[in-house]
Amino acid sequence: MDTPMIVGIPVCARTVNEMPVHQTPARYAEAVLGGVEALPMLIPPLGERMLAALDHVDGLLVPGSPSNVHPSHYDGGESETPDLHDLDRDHTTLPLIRAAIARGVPLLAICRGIQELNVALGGSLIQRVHIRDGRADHRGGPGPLEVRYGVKHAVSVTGSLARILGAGSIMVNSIHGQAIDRLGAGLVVEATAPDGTIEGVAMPAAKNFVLGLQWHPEWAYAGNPHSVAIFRAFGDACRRTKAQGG
Ligand SMILES: N[C@@H](CCC(=O)NCCCC(=O)O)C(=O)O
Repeated sequence: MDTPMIVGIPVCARTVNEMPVHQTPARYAEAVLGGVEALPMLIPPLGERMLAALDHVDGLLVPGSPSNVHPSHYDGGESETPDLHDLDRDHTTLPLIRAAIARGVPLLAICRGIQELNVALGGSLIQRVHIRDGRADHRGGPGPLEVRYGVKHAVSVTGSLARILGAGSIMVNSIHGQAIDRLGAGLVVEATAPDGTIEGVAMPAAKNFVLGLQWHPEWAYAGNPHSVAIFRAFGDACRRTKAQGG
């Protein structure tokens, strides 16, 4: 019997009722199982020792999080969101992303994930998009989950992402306060919001699939043909990688 394809998902370190926990929203693993058609493997935020997980996965999905990459990782000065950091996750995901790209492990990076991808490659972040002149407020706002994760604005799309989506513009949700500022080495912009905020990046010279998205395709993915196409394209890259022996 064939062994199943496995996609690693690095998760967050939180403290809940004084107890340290490792967690991520359930819908990332659900999208890996249903949309990528791979077994999800959660990777705890325990630092560089987690690089060994790459020996056991056919792809890596870096999920979103309310926490922000610490600006010390990109010469960003003082943190403008000092209560919202997760250094354990930073110290795990940044080396994991660099190693995945170097080894040709397919990579899909969502929301905090695209920001980590950019920082891992030497890029920087805008710490509060909503206070920058000319930029919109990209935070989800109040209300029930369906409203917060509901469609908010268009993105114009080019390159490999336009080919995956079969469209030059799509509507997306938006739940982030930070965004890419200086682009990391080797990344190209493939999706942009009307206010100029970078919403999607790819890495054309990478050995394998590298895609970062500032929005959340995993939210109710099965009912959105564009999200289905994104997970299928990532899954196809993982399948090819597995067939070639990693
Ligand atoms: N904290 C960063 C990244 C935003 C992000 O990943 N949001 C997702 C929230 C949790 C989830 O639903 O996965 C920022 O504010 O830019």
